[in-house]
Amino acid sequence: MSRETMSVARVAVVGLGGIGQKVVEALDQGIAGLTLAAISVQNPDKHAAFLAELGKTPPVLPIADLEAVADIVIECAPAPLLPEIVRPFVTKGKTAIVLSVGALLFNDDLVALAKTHGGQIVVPTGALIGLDAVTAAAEGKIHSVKMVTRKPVKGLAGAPYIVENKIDIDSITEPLKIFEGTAREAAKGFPANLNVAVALSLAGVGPDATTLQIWADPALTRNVHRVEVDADSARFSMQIENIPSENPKTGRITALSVIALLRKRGAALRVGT
Ligand SMILES: NC(=O)C1=CN([C@@H]2O[C@H](COP(=O)(O)OP(=O)(O)OC[C@H]3O[C@@H](n4cnc5c(N)ncnc54)[C@H](O)[C@@H]3O)[C@@H](O)[C@H]2O)C=CC1
Ligand SMILES: O=C([O-])CC(=O)C(=O)O
Repeated sequence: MSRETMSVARVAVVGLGGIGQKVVEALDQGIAGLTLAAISVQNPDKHAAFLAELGKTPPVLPIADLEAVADIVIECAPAPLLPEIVRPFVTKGKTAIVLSVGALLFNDDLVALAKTHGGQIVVPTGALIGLDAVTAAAEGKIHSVKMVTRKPVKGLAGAPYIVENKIDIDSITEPLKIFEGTAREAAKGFPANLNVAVALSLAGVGPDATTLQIWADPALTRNVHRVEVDADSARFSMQIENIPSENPKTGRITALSVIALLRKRGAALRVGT
């Protein structure tokens, strides 16, 4: 089948927050080979004005009804919803694009289900950088992957680790290291703040061997992620300084990463792994 005659894939989006709104707008404006089939939201009234502005308002459906009308689902929702969004799609051999990456670690069955049924779970680079290089290095031997994240206080507020350990970040006046551990531990303690560490770990040496420090820094306005990789093919370090979106926990570039991924799917020239 030529690219021109390729059938159009139907996309469903769950969650209209910082990421979902931008992705829906891009789909509404047009991405080759894709059509926006439906969305799922928690409170339709809250999004009535946004939906009315779209060129073509998609149907708003419960999560459980999306698989019947779509080939691809994009999860841009709170992490606990991940399994109910992804499971129906991968069980039917379809694709789930996942933003709440940390939740994959607590729902091992999903990747197994995708494997059994020919589905696919896709993790975009999201708020991070360089997952192409990390996956390439992982074809050889990676000796270590270390990440240091620095965030403004409001980008970390409310994380379970901070609440459980009664860390008073609101009154800090200088940078404070609030966590040091593995990507798996971070996914548990910071489910809405450290998906990037889990994405990095899945690209490289896994969630138990990827180490992470998290700093709260009252002087920062951006979410800063620095990664150091040492492998038998290369040694590299990379840093991204994300401008927060309307959601202070989420960098603006995250939605753009999803949109770029969607565009690559149907592109005649595809750059990057
Ligand atoms: N992989 C990555 O690089 C990144 C991942 N994330 C993660 O992506 C996810 C989405 O992030 P944001 O858009 O910034 O979050 P957000 O909080 O701005 O938006 C989530 C939306 O989901 C909606 N929602 C809640 N319950 C729902 C339900 N039952 N059905 C449908 N929608 C529901 C909320 O009302 C909200 O509008 C979060 O889990 C976040 O931690 C965020 C940044 C980077
Ligand atoms: O940096 C960001 O924008 C968001 C982030 O760390 C994450 O969700 O993992």
